[in-house]
Amino acid sequence: MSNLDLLLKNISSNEKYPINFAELEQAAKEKLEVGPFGYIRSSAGGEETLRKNTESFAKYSIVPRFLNDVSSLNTEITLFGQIYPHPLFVAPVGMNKIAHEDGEIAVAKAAAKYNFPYIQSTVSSYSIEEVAAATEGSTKWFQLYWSKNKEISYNIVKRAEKAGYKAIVVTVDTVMLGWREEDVRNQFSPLKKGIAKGNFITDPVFMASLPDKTEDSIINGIVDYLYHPSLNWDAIAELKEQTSLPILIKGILHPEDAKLAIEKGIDGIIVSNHGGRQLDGVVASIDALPEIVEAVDGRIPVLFDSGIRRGADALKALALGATAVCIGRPFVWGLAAGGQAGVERVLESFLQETKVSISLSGVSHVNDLHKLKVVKS
Ligand SMILES: Cc1cc2nc3c(=O)[nH]c(=O)nc-3n(C[C@H](O)[C@H](O)[C@H](O)COP(=O)(O)O)c2cc1C
Ligand SMILES: O=C(O)C(=O)c1ccccc1
Repeated sequence: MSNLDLLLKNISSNEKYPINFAELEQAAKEKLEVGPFGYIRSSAGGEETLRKNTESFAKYSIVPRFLNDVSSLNTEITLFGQIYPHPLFVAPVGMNKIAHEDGEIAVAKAAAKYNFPYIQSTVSSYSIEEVAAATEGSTKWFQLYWSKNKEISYNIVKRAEKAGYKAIVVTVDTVMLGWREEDVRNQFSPLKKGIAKGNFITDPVFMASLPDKTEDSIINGIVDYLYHPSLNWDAIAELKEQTSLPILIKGILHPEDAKLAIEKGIDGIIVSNHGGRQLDGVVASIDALPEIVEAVDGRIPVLFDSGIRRGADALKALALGATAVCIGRPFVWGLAAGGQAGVERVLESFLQETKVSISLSGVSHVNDLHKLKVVKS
């Protein structure tokens, strides 16, 4: 559907539905209980970083060019030798059943429909194999929480590879859970409720590691799996031995860590502060991006998340040098508000707004976006 079709479709529709992020969040709030809603909305500590993530976008302004003939737009990017139709991804978000019973299946199907590569979380409610079976042929990556229980991690990676996932994203900012006051206030832990177990109860290595097969043992096993404060660069070298898939590190905020990642042979990075959910008070993701792009200097792809709320934000991140951006909370609100159809609506709007924004900036190929002038105030 063209941009014009989308605008006219929306305008002629009698249906009322949430349009922007605030409206989506409100619609989700009306559907969800306070625990799940608070879990998804909130972040760590005093939520300083959560606020900064979105507010900081306003500091960057695009300076467009005109009279460039933008009648055709090419949004294709090439990553690890494969063509992706546009630079928008679905970020890894765990435990989607707290938002909607259809969970990751609904999200992955919506992602497939709009050609958003889907990054599935280790702590998903549905397993790798269930998601793969529901979305045959679509591009999927797997987000790994690496563990001190290495044999389990190795096996999960093997399963993702076998199921056709195209890259492994290792999240490094969550070796323990952030300090999340909203969840204490609501006495809510999806982990304790067993909502993260999709990939664990289906894993023979994990199940064999438990003292027995009770629900309590499974949940304790998952908590134990995730707690990994000793994680260090050696693990990355080991992981490289275990898979032939490209490996990305998610959670990079320091340019020196970006350089180290390249030295260690990592294939890509995701600049992210986990949506402010891990260490509060860290730099806004968009403020970390320019220096990292400079340090990386085109050697590996630099993906971006944390604070993307609309297509115009995606344009800014791409103009500041991101290769692609990942959508997080907006799709979760779409899922809560309307299941698969709700996610589809969010992704469709994101894609169309991003395309309109690129064209109106005077650029015809997404690869030229980094040449756009951006001023900071
Ligand atoms: C409810 C929720 C669960 C998340 N679970 C994971 C996860 O399992 N693995 C991961 O790497 N990141 C996880 N994230 C972080 C996202 O991948 C992404 O970094 C973050 O949502 C970006 O911030 P934004 O949504 O505010 O834009 C989660 C985020 C949310 C909101
Ligand atoms: O909530 C999160 O942000 C998250 O990433 C996570 C990771 C492990 C267990 C539970 C949640």
